[in-house]
Amino acid sequence: MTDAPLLRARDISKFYGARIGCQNVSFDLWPGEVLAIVGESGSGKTTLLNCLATRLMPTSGTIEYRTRDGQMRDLARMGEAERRFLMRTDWGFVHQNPADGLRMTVSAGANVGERLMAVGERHYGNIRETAGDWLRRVEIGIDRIDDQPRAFSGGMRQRLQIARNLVTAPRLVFMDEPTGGLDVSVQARLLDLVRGLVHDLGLSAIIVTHDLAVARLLSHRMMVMKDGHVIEHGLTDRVLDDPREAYTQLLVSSILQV
Ligand SMILES: Nc1ncnc2c1ncn2[C@@H]1O[C@H](COP(=O)(O)OP(=O)(O)OP(=O)(O)O)[C@@H](O)[C@H]1O
Repeated sequence: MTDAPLLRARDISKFYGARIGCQNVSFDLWPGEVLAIVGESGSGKTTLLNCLATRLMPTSGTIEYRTRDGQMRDLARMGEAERRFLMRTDWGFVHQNPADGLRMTVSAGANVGERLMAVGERHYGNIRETAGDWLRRVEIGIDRIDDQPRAFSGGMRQRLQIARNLVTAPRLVFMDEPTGGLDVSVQARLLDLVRGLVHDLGLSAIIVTHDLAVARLLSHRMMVMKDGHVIEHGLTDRVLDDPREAYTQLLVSSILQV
């Protein structure tokens, strides 16, 4: 099974009118692999992520995904209903701002339980128990299960968003600056948690970050973007310890300097 990629992107381009969002991006993502997309603001990271997750329609290029039955499927040719089902079950999407990925006015338990109901779980007791287990896994006290996320801190909201995404045992999770809006000590704890979950669940993930320390900690491989293009791509440690492109060298030296 693992000799076939989970996701295959070929020549993905997205233009906003005449402006380049991203151009000619190709890569394979393997099962259990974490890929970081890094680059400065405006380099095209979010555009690429949204194209991959079918939240944006690329101008050209193909994205294929290996569904659970083992077939490589062209996402553009998949019916809307099937794609939505995939997004609700086999994929997760963690937004930088948890409010974009949570329902702020329903309880924490319901935020997690809802995703289970989307995959057909109907038994209230089971849903509540599984939701409670997931709250524990993301270090939210069970006594908060009936509270709404608007009463949570930023870090708790982000952990709840992660639980909501992972409860259906997805195979692929997209993350857009998952630690972006949090302060440093909260970020460190969240990164630890994400790293543990990704490892324990054998998840594949594509993580957009402008923070090379996040890429170092979470990813196996990374792609460096500049002006919509991938200018360097390789194993994370290799790219960070021995960057080949002048631009990556600059990025690494400016950020990793103490
Ligand atoms: N909806 C849009 N309409 C027009 N241009 C856009 C749109 N979204 C992004 N762009 C442009 O596409 C390019 C890539 O933007 P994108 O948001 O993908 O970069 P990014 O690397 O994710 O930046 P950031 O880290 O600031 O989010 C930029 O030039 C941006 O101005």
